[in-house]
Amino acid sequence: MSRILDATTNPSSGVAALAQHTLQRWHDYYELTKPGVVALMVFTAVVGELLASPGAIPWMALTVGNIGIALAAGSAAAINHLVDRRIDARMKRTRGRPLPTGGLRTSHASLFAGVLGLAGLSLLYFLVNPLTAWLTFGSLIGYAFIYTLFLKRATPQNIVIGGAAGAAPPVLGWVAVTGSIDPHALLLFLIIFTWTPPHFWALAIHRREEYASVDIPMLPVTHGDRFTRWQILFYTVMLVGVTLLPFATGMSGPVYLAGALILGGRYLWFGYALLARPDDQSLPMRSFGFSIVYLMALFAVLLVDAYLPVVWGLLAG
Ligand code: HEM
Ligand SMILES: CC(C)=CCC/C(C)=C/CC/C(C)=C/COP(=O)(O)OP(=O)(O)O
Repeated sequence: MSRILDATTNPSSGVAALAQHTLQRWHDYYELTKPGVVALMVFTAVVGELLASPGAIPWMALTVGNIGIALAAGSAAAINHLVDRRIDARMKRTRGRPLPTGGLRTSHASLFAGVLGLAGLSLLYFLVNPLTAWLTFGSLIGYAFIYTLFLKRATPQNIVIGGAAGAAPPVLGWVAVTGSIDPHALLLFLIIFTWTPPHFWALAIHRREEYASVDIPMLPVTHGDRFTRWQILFYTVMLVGVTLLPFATGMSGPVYLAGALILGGRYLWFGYALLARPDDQSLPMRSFGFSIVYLMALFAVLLVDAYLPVVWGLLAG
């Protein structure tokens, strides 16, 4: 009320308030797309694209392909916000999101998700190739509907199965370049698929009470803290094994192997420490934070390993 009075007596403050309101709405729409998560996904897609085409730069996949993948993933994230808005409103971590706060209306968020999804899939279908569009559509449905609407509420294996959608981007990137599914791309899928449980369960341990309070059967809620820590270690050991496959199959070289072993060693330490130090309250979220650094660095090392010979070649003239 005071803002309205202020605006009528002082027009310049009215303009400032309007500008601030508009900026806040833009920010709310941006938040709806889970930009941090989508950024890392697009990075894994970029790595898939560059590994699919050593030597030549796949411009179409790198530009239009990634815009399409990002728009579709952002749409899936917005649908996740819509479906989850009631439980999000009841959890401390998520109650400040644009739908629970009333910053955005559900009708506007639905329209936004629809436009984003349609734009992303159309770009992929018409300008990249139909297979990339169909696989991206499958990932969107997998995360936004199969995971969010059904699995998340049904089983503690929710994120293990649902992780397949989030693991898809390097395959999408690869297919955007070649038009077909390469076994090497499936190795990249397998890495993210195996990484997802230790990534998420570390956070779920920290947020166990919140998930319990809204009846979401995350593993620490249904099987307890200690069992979840064992599962994290189990998946981390599998992850380190899986990350050796690019070297074992000749897809990547010794630079990658060294990087994968160093990063894997550190991640294994977190897995061990989570079991050895159950009373350390900060450890689960530190492990969660490291999981993100780990995946980013692992994919960066894949790229460095593949492109070092090209760079050496250029330098050597
Ligand atoms: C079913 C699979 C997954 C689940 C359940 C999951 C869960 C989560 C949760 C709950 C957060 C915290 C979000 C927040 O509080 O804002 C998060 C953050 C994050 N996740 Fe995942 N995640 C999954 C897959 C992935 C994948 C596949 C990637 C990337 C390839 C990824 C990358 C990230 C990043 C970068 C963040 C930090 C985002 C930020 O701080 O803005 N996640 N994840
Ligand atoms: C087309 C394509 C590549 C789709 C990928 C979809 C996508 C954005 C997956 C993200 C995975 C993720 C952040 C799950 C957390 O959801 P949650 O509901 O368990 O977590 P929350 O409580 O933080 O919302």
